[in-house]
Amino acid sequence: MTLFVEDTGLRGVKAATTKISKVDGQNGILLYRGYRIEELARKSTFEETAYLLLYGYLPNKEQLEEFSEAVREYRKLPDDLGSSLKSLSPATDPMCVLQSSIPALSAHAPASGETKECNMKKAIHIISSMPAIIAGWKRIKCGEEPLKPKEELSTAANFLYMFNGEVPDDNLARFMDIAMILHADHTFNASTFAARVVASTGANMYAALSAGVGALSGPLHGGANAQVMRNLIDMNDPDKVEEWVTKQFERGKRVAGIGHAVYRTTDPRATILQEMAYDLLKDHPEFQWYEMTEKMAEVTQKLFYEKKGKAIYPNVDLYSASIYHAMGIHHDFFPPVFAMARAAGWTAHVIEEKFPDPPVKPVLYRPSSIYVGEEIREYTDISKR
Ligand SMILES: CC(=O)SCCNC(=O)CCNC(=O)[C@H](O)C(C)(C)COP(=O)(O)OP(=O)(O)OC[C@H]1O[C@@H](n2cnc3c(N)ncnc32)[C@H](O)[C@@H]1OP(=O)(O)O
Ligand SMILES: O=C([O-])CC(=O)C(=O)O
Repeated sequence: MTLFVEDTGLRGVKAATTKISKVDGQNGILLYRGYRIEELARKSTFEETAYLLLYGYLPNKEQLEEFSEAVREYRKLPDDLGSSLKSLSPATDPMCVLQSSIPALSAHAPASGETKECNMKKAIHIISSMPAIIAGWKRIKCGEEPLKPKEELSTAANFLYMFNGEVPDDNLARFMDIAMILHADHTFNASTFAARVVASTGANMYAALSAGVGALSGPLHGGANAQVMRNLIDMNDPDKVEEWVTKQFERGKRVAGIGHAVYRTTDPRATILQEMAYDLLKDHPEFQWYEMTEKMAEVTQKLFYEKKGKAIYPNVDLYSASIYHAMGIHHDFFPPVFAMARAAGWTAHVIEEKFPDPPVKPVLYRPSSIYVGEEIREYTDISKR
């Protein structure tokens, strides 16, 4: 059978240029605006990283303070959105809630135009509001009132506070902050591409971000972190991991948290998250989740090599699962937590799509298809079918 570009999920097709991030899949290198992810994880904060992605350079002290102040402005769940969330069934999937809430946020947009400046304001509005929607929905679905944000807390610490109802200690807050830096951008992944396609039609930032959330929700993309936790809970015993993974392979199923469309070596974010997961869980009563994660990766790599004669590696979604679980976050909320960090990258990409530098004529994404369906057929009246 001939393999068309369409059959390979556009792997290797260069869709557009970007200055925002770079993935070197052969060598396991990830750069945001030229800065190594390892260095940003060690030295930066989510707010600073979001600024870097949006503006292209690291802010000075005043610029960072001004940006952080702007991000603090929209941390409260708007009353009308809170009321509409209260009308939903508590069973509604948090990613569906998030996806549908973003267009509703546009009613509170801080700017109405389509200039770059207006889009920057909308970007900050969305980055700031998403944690409030996620935490608000978590509390509403549990029959509780959404909490008001705390001024003095960082985005990461404030999210954990609004989600769990307790101010996290500095250690936990920093873990969440680093996780958010690591998830903030990753070039033309499926969700960012979806957001850019929507932006390329001239649609607004809220429409593009909603598409990004929808694309991220799938288990092959950002939904994999929740699937990792579901799998660990399903095994529930380090001694059952080998048998469980073997069965997955026998059934031809993929093991969530492993494999990547671009990396042909370790995902650098997985290396950082692996260390974080160990540090967070080593003295935790639920250390078993870390142990099982390690075993699951080891057995998957072994079986994959036996079957295909090549290596496969953990991705960003593998170790984040036990980290978020240890933070008191239910796995249904793992993909939204990923999304609230990725909002920084999505908004930066939407702005880049709308305002390329140097300016070029706007281009609508519109690939061709290879039609393999029926050619012209005679229409048969319904009474004769
Ligand atoms: C934030 C993120 O989006 S990171 C990715 C999150 N997703 C997951 O963790 C889900 C599990 N992983 C996967 O499904 C895949 O690795 C993907 C979708 C991420 C990338 O898939 P691909 O681009 O197809 O990877 P690749 O070309 O390397 O796959 C080659 C082969 O490996 C197999 N494979 C890939 N990942 C896995 C896995 N996790 N478990 C078992 N087999 C796998 C594929 O089935 C394919 O087999 P085939 O040749 O017999 O059809
Ligand atoms: O780049 C990809 O295909 C998926 C990924 O790792 C991400 O979006 O973080």
